[in-house]
Amino acid sequence: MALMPVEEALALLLAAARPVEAENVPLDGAQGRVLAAPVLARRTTPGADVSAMDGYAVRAQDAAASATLTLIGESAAGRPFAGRVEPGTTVRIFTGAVLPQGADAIVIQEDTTREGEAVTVTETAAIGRHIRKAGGDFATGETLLAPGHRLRARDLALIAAADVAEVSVARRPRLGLLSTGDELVRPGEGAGAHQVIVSNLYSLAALAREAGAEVIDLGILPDDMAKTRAGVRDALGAGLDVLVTTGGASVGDHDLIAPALTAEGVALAVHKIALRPGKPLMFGSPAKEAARPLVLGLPGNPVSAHVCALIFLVPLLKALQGVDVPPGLELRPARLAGPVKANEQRMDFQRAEIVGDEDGLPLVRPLPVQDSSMLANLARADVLLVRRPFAPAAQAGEDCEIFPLED
Ligand SMILES: Nc1nc2c(c(=O)[nH]1)N[C@H]1C(S)=C(S)[C@@H](COP(=O)(O)OP(=O)(O)OC[C@H]3O[C@@H](n4cnc5c(N)ncnc54)[C@H](O)[C@@H]3O)O[C@H]1N2
Ligand code: MOO
Repeated sequence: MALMPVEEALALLLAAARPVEAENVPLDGAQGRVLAAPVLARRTTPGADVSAMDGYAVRAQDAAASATLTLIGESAAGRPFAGRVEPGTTVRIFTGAVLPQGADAIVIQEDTTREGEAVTVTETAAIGRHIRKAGGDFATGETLLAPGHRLRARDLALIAAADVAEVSVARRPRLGLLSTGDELVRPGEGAGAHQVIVSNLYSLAALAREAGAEVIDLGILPDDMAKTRAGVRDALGAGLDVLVTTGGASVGDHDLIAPALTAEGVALAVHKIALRPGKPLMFGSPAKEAARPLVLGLPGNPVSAHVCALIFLVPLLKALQGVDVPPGLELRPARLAGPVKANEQRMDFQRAEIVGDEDGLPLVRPLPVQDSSMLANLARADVLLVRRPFAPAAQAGEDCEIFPLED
């Protein structure tokens, strides 16, 4: 059976991602949020010409090596000198302090000697030296950051320096996580050998939060059609932007998610794709309202769920917040450290180690076991080695492509 290519599924998903509305947040709650409006500087910085060093403010023409100047005052950060540097005089100055009128250079204190009020210059001054010009960083009204930008630690300093206390950002997408399967129990609850711990909940919630979502744990549904339908119905009515289900996505007798979603009015635009791991992936939206929540059905196998979340959920959450997400997969170049077999129709994302580098490219070796239920080697992997559909066998030293496990 021909399966939908990964990039086609991704394009359908991103096309459905209309951005959420904006809200204002104070700067100390803005980390990781995505700007919904540009940030404009509300002040010019520095606000005046200031010294970049501790030393003496001078008129360069008076301050050749061995000239002696008379000290007439001090300019410290926050406490400017009120007077003027007249010929033959100097003002003690500190880093960040306003340059006094009349001065046009700074001589650093290491290049002077001082006896009382007499300051002798030992290195000739140069006009403009060690002076930060007013507006050298940015000026009032300047656009500092554009909409769609995700705020990093350094952006917060810039915004604060621009005297902006509050920013307009995309509301956090509300994401509900619905786990399914009779076998699932939570960690610490004394799972028997026949049971499985609901590990996906933790990796998916973490990935979603890292991508800016507010995550709601909607619990674990049993493998029962009526209960699955009821759980899905409640989730669809819970005011979510995105509903993520895990498990029950395949074709077994207990795989109820696709029929339950369809019965509850979700139109599945994607169901089964050419991806390993992650073939049973589903994507859809409620047929009636045609809007929210977007529904992403992930396979139950933990590695499949994680890989699908990296490929689909993270870009979807970014797009919902107005980030300009690239239309396709962002693969990076690498080199093979050993031979790999020919691939079949599914794009293959193999857990791999980086074992060195060659010509500036990481040297990558797939881990020997690729079973999509195995989490220990997902934690051990450095990257995912990507094999395109029908890629021929390749040898050590050949170019390859990788997909990051972290941003
Ligand atoms: N005859 C076929 N069988 C299977 C196919 C197929 O095409 N034909 N596809 C296989 C592929 S590929 C995958 S992936 C799995 C996915 O199946 P489901 O999405 O239906 O997942 P489940 O059967 O519910 O669970 C699979 C596995 O994962 C465990 N699980 C489920 N939920 C969680 C969770 N939240 N955290 C941790 N582990 C979870 C579950 O206990 C099972 O062990 O189907 C193949 N079969
Ligand atoms: O595609 Mo499944 O996701 O092989 O494990």
